[in-house]
Amino acid sequence: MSAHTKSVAIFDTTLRDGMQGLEINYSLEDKLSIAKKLDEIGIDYIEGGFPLSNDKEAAFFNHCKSMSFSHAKIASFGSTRKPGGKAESDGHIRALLEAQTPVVVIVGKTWMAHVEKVLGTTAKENLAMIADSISFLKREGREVVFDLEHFFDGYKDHRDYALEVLKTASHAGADVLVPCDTNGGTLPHEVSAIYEDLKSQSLAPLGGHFHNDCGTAVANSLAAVQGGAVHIQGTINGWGERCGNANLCAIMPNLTLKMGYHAACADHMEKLTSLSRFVAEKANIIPDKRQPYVGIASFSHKAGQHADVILKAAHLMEHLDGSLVGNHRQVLLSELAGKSTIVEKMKKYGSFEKNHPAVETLIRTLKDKENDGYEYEAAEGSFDLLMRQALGEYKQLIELKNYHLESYKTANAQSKTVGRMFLSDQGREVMGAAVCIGPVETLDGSLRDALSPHYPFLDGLRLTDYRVRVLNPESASAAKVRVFITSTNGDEEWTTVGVNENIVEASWEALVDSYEYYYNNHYEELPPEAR
Ligand SMILES: CC(=O)SCCNC(=O)CCNC(=O)[C@H](O)C(C)(C)COP(=O)(O)OP(=O)(O)OC[C@H]1O[C@@H](n2cnc3c(N)ncnc32)[C@H](O)[C@@H]1OP(=O)(O)O
Ligand SMILES: CC(=O)C(=O)O
Repeated sequence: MSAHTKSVAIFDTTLRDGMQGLEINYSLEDKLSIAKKLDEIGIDYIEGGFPLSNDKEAAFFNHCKSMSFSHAKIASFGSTRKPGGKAESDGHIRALLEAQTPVVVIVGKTWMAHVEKVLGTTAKENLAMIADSISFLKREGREVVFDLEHFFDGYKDHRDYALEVLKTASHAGADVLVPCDTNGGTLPHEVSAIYEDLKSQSLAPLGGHFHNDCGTAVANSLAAVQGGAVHIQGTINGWGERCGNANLCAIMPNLTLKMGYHAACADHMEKLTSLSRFVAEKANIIPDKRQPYVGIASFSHKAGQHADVILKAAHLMEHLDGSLVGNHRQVLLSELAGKSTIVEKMKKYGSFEKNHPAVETLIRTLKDKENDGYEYEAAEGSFDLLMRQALGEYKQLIELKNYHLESYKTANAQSKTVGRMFLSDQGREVMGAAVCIGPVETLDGSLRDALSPHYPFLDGLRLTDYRVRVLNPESASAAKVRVFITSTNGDEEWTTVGVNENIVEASWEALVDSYEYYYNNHYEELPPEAR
């Protein structure tokens, strides 16, 4: 890592450009709660929205007036004045003033083709629009961020005009000039070359705003910073217009933990993973497991040889300690595991060498069962029982003698399933019965009916998820299925697995594992009569 004394301001546009993303819509309350979280992690600027656009956007700024932010400055966003008009009476500029934010962002055209075809005005009038808008807002006491829309395309098409736009904005008093890669088509080597060229110009400080249409928004942002940018814009999780914006969840740790730049967020990087998931929850989007730094896969190791390195020297297998960004390491169980993975999982029961007989048994069992269709990566509850069996520490709760299910339906009525079950419990025969809608619910009901009088803890357990996957669909109705059941006691959650050609039997297996997992792991806490 090279040490810099250089600072970079992190400018978050999750609540403005982020809202321009497909299927992203934050309510006013969401926006306010996200803004608070962005402040807590040390984001320097929070672009809250486009106040002219709609009432919700304007309301955000009204609410912000009575909120306190410990570090971040709130920024409102709008365009330069319209061609031929005056800044002081322009709707965009008035809306920015009414937002009463200390910082305002105005976007202006840099690409001549846009000036002519989109604004329908002249190169000269566009420069006047930019100069008037910035100087008016500066006279009104605002910190002004000037976003140069389509800067990179404009530069490639007509360098002199793009430079003229930069100089005009700089002379008008903009505090920072932000070249924007609006259509996301620029590559890192182009960013580097263009920022190198800009170094010889006498300008206000430069920033950078990149979109991810070539998958290079983060790389472009880092290239811009290396090329002299002192302000970088992006969104949490990289969500934004089209393919998204530069992802701050990668930019912030790259700059502060790897490249040695100063930023206020550097002191709070351990909050990054939870911020990413908080925003995902507000966006109602399932977090991307494979997202760098913050995804649950980022520090998850599956290959046996990799798990072996983790056991011996974890830092040789990971580019960074995941806890620095609030993430954590996992070693995944699978057919690709080796004995190191088993040793890692068995740490719960003590320290074992790879040549311990239980380790040998478990690696064989794991591979055989995975070959048979079981999957333990997401069902560690069932694997826990296999470990206990291999160590001779397993306590059986459920010994089936038989179950009987019968589904019936009469015209126009809901179908029902009647179930009856006989179990052997410490030499006694116990019977349970239930009538529910589906067979799995009926199995569960019958099992609880039989055992709850003797094991009241069963009443405190709930099934929270039931998932079925057909393993060989080509076998049609004779296909094998894998069932996952997730259960909870209110505090912890665990998942178990069953596999069979019969979905009821696969469910039974996962159900039995679910109750036995709890029984084995809480045995010592149970009253003597429930053991
Ligand atoms: C690159 C970016 O991400 S910029 C941010 C873009 N974000 C958004 O557009 C989201 C919010 N936008 C909105 O709510 C609406 O588009 C509004 C309220 C801003 C404008 O709505 P309307 O007045 O109906 O205009 P419409 O959206 O159809 O067209 C955009 C107008 O802005 C003008 N415009 C575009 N860029 C600029 C600029 N830099 N300076 C001045 N005017 C501009 C266009 O020329 C067009 O004007 P015209 O109607 O006179 O031709
Ligand atoms: C300003 C902006 O969002 C862009 O040019 O992409």
